[in-house]
Amino acid sequence: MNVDNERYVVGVDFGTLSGRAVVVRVADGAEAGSAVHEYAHRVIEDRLPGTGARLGADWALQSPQDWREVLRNAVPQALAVSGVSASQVIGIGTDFTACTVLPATAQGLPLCELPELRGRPHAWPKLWKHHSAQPYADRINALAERRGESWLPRYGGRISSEWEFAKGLQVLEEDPEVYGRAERWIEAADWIVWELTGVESRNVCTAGYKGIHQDGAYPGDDFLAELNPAFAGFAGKLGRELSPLGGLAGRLTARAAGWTGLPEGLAVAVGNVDAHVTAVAADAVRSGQMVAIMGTSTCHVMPSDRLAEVPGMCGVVRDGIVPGLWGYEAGQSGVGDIFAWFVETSVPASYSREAGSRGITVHEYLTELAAAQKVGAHGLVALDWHNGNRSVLVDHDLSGMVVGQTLATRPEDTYRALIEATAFGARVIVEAFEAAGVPVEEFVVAGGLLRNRFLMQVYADVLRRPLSVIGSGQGPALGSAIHAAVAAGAYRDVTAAAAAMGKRTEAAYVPDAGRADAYDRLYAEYRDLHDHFADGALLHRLRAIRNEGAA
Ligand SMILES: Nc1ncnc2c1ncn2[C@@H]1O[C@H](COP(=O)(O)OP(=O)(O)O)[C@@H](O)[C@H]1O
Ligand SMILES: O=C(CO)[C@@H](O)[C@@H](O)COP(=O)(O)O
Repeated sequence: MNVDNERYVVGVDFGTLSGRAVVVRVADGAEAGSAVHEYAHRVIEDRLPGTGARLGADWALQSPQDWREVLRNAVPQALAVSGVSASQVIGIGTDFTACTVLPATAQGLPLCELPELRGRPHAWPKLWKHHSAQPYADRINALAERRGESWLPRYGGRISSEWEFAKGLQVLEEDPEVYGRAERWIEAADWIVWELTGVESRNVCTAGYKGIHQDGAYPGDDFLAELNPAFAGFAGKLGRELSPLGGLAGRLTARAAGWTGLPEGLAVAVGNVDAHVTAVAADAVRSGQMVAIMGTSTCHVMPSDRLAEVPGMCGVVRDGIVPGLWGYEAGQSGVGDIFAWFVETSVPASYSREAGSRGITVHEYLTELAAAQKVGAHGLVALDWHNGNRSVLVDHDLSGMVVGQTLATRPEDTYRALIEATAFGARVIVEAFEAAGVPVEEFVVAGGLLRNRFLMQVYADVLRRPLSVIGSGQGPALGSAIHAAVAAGAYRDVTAAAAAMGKRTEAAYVPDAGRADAYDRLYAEYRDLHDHFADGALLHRLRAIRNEGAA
């Protein structure tokens, strides 16, 4: 085919630290070019930009301007690298971390961009891993349980502090003026689409998982008023009309065309979540295909034809991954982040020097040393709760630990134990689904941690099942591009587009029976430790002492 006649779509993935754009051929999903733009403010955790106001413990904010800069930089760069001309592009799609949520005016202006509110922490977007809303989530959960709210089992019995209602209640009670000024409480996933199209839309995915929208409704005003009378009406700040995934949200405005270098009037897909679009990129949209997107954190998403209540799952939402099926989500709040923490805080200079002199990263060096060990030889078992627990305990005030250390314990031992702990955490999730009668037929891995082959093998051994792997290093961005192709009318629906444009290799890693047996023993210890600390009694006390010390 003549390349000039080919049609392309652009997918943009807004991650935790950066945004990536990829230019993708509509016919087969071939990636013609991509570019990354790092956020200037990265994650705002200590002080507000500009004013320097101090943030509290477990705060995590982002800057909307950083997101616009992705549109202005990564999109035109990806286009330039691809050699594709703007006139060949028929659509753009986006995905975001979630629940990353912001207060805005009725025109979509983020409150933190109003000069008089710039210095108010609650006027800024709260990143998914802003965990200081935990007390508010606790209150929502306790009241929902007491009242027997019908939506609670759809979230495995507890909603997360990461979500829209917990973060919204936090704003109301900690800064009522900002709350009052917020005419909209909007996921960044929808806000960016508003920036592109000039039209407000709300996607069914974030509304369902993060916004507690079930069976056509948000939690009622009587429930919200019981939390705080002023919280009644909160749902009025959210969108009532929801748009389906793969739908057309609107057309690219002249302003956004100027930023991106793409044609005005281009089809813009409905917003979506990084994890959920990745299932499409891996062409894993059939019932029982669980996709683990493994990066700083891990999200597990799985379409299924059956509805069940899985304890501790993040949620089950009709049409939440792909129209026509129930979409399940579970997750681990810390995975790569835990390895990064270890590398940054716990490795002697001699290791960094050795890695540096060999031209490899400290992660790679530690992995090489750890991989040479036999299963269990380090004598350790760890709990992967350094960033709390999103499934199955749903408690972000839990914390991590490594048990079994002696004076002989080496950094590679601990690094390996941390990798194994995250694999055990994944096994707890898979077992929870199967025990609830939702079969996991295939385990598909996507995300940055695919680069670590040893880690993948640990997961195959611990899970005692083959791992399929996505055929793209740009899973979310490719998934967004696929949604763009559907929004532009190139495919009948998301499933057809995924079949043509998505990629994965089945059984890329297979378990070794001997290692799997050895891991069963360690997993039993992990379960013991997990269940012992699950009620949070000791870990919550430690957190309270820490918070008092930090105040
Ligand atoms: N060789 C490695 N082995 C294990 N983890 C790694 C390795 N290299 C980087 N990481 C971790 O991978 C994470 C980044 O994953 P990535 O998917 O690129 O990011 P994101 O989740 O933001 O999309 C970081 O948390 C980092 O600690
Ligand atoms: O929670 C979700 C999706 O529901 C993710 O957006 C969140 O964990 C962030 O993922 P990343 O670590 O940026 O891949």
